[in-house]
Amino acid sequence: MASPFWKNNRKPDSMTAAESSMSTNHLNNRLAAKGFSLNEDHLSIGKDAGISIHLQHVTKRFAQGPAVLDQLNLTIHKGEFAAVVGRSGCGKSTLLRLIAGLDEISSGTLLRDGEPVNGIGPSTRVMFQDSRLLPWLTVLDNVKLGVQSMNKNEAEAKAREALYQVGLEERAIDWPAVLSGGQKQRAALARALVSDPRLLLLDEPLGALDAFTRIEMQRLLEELWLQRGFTALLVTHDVSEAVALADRVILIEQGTVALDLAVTLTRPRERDSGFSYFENRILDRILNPSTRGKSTSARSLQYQI
Ligand SMILES: Nc1ncnc2c1ncn2[C@@H]1O[C@H](COP(=O)(O)OP(=O)(O)OP(=O)(O)O)[C@@H](O)[C@H]1O
Repeated sequence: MASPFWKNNRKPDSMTAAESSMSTNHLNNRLAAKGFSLNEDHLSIGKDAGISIHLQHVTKRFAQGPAVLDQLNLTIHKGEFAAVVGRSGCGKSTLLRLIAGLDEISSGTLLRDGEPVNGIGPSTRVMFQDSRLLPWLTVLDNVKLGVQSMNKNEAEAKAREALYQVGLEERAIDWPAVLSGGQKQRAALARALVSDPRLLLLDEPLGALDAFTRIEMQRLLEELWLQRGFTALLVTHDVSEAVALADRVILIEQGTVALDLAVTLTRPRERDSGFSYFENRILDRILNPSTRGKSTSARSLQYQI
């Protein structure tokens, strides 16, 4: 069974040139396994494609109530696909919003590529459960919003290429209202990726889709991640989705990381006994929360399965 390449080869934040080249080769090998062309002129794989995320003793407290995140430590490596799971209300979206720079930490250290987070920045894009397409713009013009700083012709070409990559090139001049839920999320994905972000934050982006469309979108996300090499962080309620996509599944409980599990399965993932092993291990941990001496009253009562 193959290990994720960074498990053995990657030194986050301090890669030598040889290590970087090794990681690019591993990425190429993974693409070859998927049947992708390895012509790098056509692929935006680079040794710096993704960025790292580092949280040390991060606490987030809103005006009232206990800390939602409490002294949380977590490192996500460049180019990694990580998934965050946990019971409703455990702080998954809060964590994502902090990393996105949409909200501020109360205390601790939060770094993106070694730099303190200060707003969303050009290298980070977020995708939510609802597409957030502007209804008065065509699909193409919505995608162009992701590359507003480019000149008109370049932006048009980039947006059309992004639509092609998500399989929506023929819907470019349609209004969002006439797209299905899955098509809207494809358009949102194109808008998120059109600027070649180095970090893609995904907050339940497939949560409202039917089971079949959801699996199709999972495959699309995986392929685009393999092609582009960005870092991906997915918040999901669906443990099966986390195991299908992520190299690491991080369980948040009582404001901190309760489980950080490397999913050492080959890609594309088969729903076999190995898959079930990881699913069951995570589900078992969610359903049997730790009693690590923390108050079980206030915070636990917020949880609903
Ligand atoms: N802006 C805010 N002001 C006050 N409390 C907030 C705010 N945002 C989130 N919270 C609280 O923080 C806690 C965690 O919320 P969060 O949305 O991060 O959880 P979650 O794990 O993503 O939940 P779900 O799985 O249900 O989406 C909740 O108790 C929520 O009420």
